Amino acid sequence: MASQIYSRYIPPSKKSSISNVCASNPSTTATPQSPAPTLQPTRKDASASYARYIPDSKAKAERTSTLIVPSIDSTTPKRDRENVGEEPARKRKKGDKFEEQPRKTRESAQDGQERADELDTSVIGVPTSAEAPSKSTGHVSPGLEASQDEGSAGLRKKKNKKEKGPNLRVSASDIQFLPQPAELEGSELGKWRKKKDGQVSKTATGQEEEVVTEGKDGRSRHKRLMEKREKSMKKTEKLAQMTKSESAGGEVEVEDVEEVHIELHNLVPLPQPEPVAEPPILSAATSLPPWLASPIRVLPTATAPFSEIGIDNDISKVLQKRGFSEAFAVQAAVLPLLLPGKLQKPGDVLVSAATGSGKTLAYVLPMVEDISRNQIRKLRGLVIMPTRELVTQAKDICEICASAFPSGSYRTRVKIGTAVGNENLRLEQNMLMNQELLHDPVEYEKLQLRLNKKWENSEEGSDEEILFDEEVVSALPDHIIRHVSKVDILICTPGRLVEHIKSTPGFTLEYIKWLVVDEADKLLDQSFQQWLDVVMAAISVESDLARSMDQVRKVVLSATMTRDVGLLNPLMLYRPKLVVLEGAAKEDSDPLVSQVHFLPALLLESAVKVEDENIKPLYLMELLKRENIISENSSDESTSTSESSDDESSFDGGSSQSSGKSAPDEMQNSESDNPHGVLIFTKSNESAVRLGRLIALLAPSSSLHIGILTSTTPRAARKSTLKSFNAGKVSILVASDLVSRGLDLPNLAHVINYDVSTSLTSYVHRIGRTARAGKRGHAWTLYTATEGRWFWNEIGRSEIVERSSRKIERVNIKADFFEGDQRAKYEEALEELGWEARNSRSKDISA
Ligand SMILES: Nc1ncnc2c1ncn2[C@@H]1O[C@H](COP(=O)(O)OP(=O)(O)OP(=O)(O)O)[C@@H](O)[C@H]1O
Repeated sequence: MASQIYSRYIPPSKKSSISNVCASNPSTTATPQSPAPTLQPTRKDASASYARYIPDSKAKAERTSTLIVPSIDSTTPKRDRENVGEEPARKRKKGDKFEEQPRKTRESAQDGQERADELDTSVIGVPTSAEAPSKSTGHVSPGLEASQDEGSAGLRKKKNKKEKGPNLRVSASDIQFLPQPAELEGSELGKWRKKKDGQVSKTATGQEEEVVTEGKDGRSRHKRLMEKREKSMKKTEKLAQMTKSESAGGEVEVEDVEEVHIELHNLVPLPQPEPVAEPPILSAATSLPPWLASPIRVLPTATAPFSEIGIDNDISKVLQKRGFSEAFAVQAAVLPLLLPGKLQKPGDVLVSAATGSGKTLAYVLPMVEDISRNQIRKLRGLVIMPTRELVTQAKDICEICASAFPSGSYRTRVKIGTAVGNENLRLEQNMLMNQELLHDPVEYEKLQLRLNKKWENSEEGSDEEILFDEEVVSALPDHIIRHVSKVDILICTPGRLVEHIKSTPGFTLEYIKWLVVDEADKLLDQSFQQWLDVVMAAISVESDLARSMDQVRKVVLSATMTRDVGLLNPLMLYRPKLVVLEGAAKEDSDPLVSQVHFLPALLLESAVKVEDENIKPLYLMELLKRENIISENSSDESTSTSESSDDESSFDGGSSQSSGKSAPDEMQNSESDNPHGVLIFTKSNESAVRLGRLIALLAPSSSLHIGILTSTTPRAARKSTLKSFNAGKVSILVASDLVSRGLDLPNLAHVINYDVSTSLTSYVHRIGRTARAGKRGHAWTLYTATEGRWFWNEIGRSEIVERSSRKIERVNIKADFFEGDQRAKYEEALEELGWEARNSRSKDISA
């Protein structure tokens, strides 16, 4: 292989020349047929790589550039060339090219001497010496020419090497062709030295002319020269052979040649840094703080009687009466951590538990118990949730618990307030804060002074601050107005809370002892007017930060709890503990089980492929029929256009209450504990409204039992719809993602993702509206061909979703299942829908 590589660098013509010269007879009569010497290059890799890097053209140019010794002069007569060594040199004439040669040769000799000084080998200066005789004769054999080429090239290479570094070695072939300067001293070089010493005469014109003292006879001079040269060549060859045998240098030669090529082309590999050992890959568990990496794990079966986990018997009884017969697993784990007690170490608690597992009671009960011990009313408990529906739900649980703790000599009945966006702020302020008139001349004086100063330097204080003080200073002399909280616990959405902190006089978080963040992953992920910064600043204001953080008990909850420490950091958690409710099937799960989303134990999941997207609503109708949510013959009933459009507003706001009609048979037992009804999720508010109307058109008998829940639905209508659903009067809820989190519909039988969830988290929360509190439930997803891959990869086969046992069931409904009649009715319904949309638009314009 190495020889192959080598052959890339030396064209065959040149190679044969080398072979000839390297052969035992270096004389000028050597023929191209002489056997080539054995070249055994061993350096494989480097040569291989460099061979690749040197473009042919460039390599050729490089090689050509080394041929500085002229080959046989084309001007030399053929006869001369054929009779080398036989025919005497013709007499040189003035002006002949040959006349220049002495000077050239002298210069070359000097140059050679300079090189000899530079280099440490015996070949130094030889190329010039070798040049002189060949030029002087004008005759040279091809073999000699090649050897001279090699010699010249060898010298340059060596010079290069010397310039570039100490790693200089001389190849045997180089040496072979280069006569020693000492040899030449007696021949041409000696002559030129003699000439230099004065043995030259000048012509009349002043031109330098050689005085050949011994040589009137040109023929004898030439003969002598050739003899000397031959002698010199033999000696050189001898020396080369000696060097070869001493160093077994064939291999070294090749290596040298290769190295020269490296330098010529500047393709020396760049020095590489020492490889740095890669640090071992840390598992996620080791990169998390210990409390996150090693959570308190709870099995769903670990339920317990309330009395066994530190709840008074009287309170347990009240809870039982309200349907809480025993503590769910998450409550059994969290309540002991949060209930006030002498042995209880303070510390914050994070809870990650499946949807519908009872997280709300787990924090409400200890908070209410703790706060109800205080005699003076102050805002001590703060619960933050993302939607007003959740606020209402949490308030209901709080009220149940508050009623459980009897007020007496050392207890007060805890008062709960709510604050949600879109409510009248003034009204809300009045509900939250009270004003008391106090006779306090000293404080009155101070306030007056402060207010006057602010007016004088009005640019220093904002109008808001002035207003604040005005509201504290009474119009009655020596009296001040004191703002006191009307509530002990405030349940609110983050945006409205910030509004109260900033603009409600006397509203303060200074006394907060409980801070609860429910649906934490959603709330912490969204800034909501930088609510967290504002709240944390308001909690720690005017008090020692460390003390405050220690004294405020923080509870953070979600079914899809974030493990992002960056998101949790602003909460300034104090001695946190993470409680994770595991899936029923997993007892030996991974330590990082807390990363996994556990689905409710009795939840069944199905997915229906929609083969023809154009008739997707028909797939939905088919599911509703199969699950007896609408009756088979519901579509036979006719509904007039005018009735339909009148109904729209009513079903949006909970039509069943006003309709007076009864629901279909399968909906009659809704007030029993049997799961019933369906919650259908769409991708937007508009889609929800349109789909609700379309269902009503396709199944007119169910039109009065359809409710819409979107962010654009008026709050009263939403409240009414939920009430109707719980009463069994509404059985079909069509919603946007607004209600995907936290909404508690205790007996909801089905969730249908009419539009596929946009994330796994959204999916977990959506389907978590069913199978709550240990009940059964069924979640369906309609997916189109384009959504299928994403759905199955991200949701169906997700590794961070823990299903109790089953996988998602595939349900096949062929597109041709839908008969012509069904399709025709569907077309009609679409037309009707279009007509209604146009009609309402024109009404809006005329209004
Ligand atoms: N100990 C209990 N016994 C009976 N029912 C309970 C108990 N605790 C809670 N529930 C009921 O379970 C249902 C779900 O509770 P809750 O809304 O607190 O769940 P969650 O874990 O907060 O769910 P999500 O994550 O969806 O908000 C509610 O209807 C609640 O009344």
